[in-house]
Amino acid sequence: MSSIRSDVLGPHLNLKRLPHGEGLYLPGYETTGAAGMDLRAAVTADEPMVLSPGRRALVPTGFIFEIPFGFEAQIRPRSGLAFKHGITCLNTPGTIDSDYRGEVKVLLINLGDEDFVIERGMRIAQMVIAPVTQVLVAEVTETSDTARGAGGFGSTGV
Ligand SMILES: O=c1ccn([C@H]2C[C@H](O)[C@@H](COP(=O)(O)OP(=O)(O)OP(=O)(O)O)O2)c(=O)[nH]1
Ligand SMILES: [Mg+2]
Repeated sequence: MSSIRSDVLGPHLNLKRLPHGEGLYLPGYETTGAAGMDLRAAVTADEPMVLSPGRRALVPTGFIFEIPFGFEAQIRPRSGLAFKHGITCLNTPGTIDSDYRGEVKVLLINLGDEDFVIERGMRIAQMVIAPVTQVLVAEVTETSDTARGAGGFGSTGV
């Protein structure tokens, strides 16, 4: 799949393809109800990236995303890669700010026990667009009482 769909209701996402993203599929929803669009590795075709066990790498996607104001993009691991190879996103969920105009990159880490070869066009992670709220910050001397109070970290039991 990964073609442009016109039946998705939601805000518009502009993408700018970078020279090293030439020829890659556009990120897209793989199924009708997918939450995330898969991101592909824009590594060089004749020089795949090898991620040894315990190592991490920033993998280019080949695109700049213009996330609409009021939204963010979250970069999340693909469960298949995590289950089969121990490949995950180190900073999950990675946060893409709506005002970021650099290339989106995916910070992968190999928690498996074998080398993992990242080839050009491989779907390495997924990106979820989510609404965010910015709040007005105000310093106060007292906060409201609640039943929970300061209880946390297992205070309600198992
Ligand atoms: O997985 C990621 C995470 C971040 N970014 C880009 C987009 C994001 O808007 C920017 C900053 O990310 P973040 O705020 O998480 O990093 P920081 O360490 O706080 O850097 P900065 O000081 O630039 O905000 O880096 C990515 O491309 N991929
Ligand atoms: Mg930051």
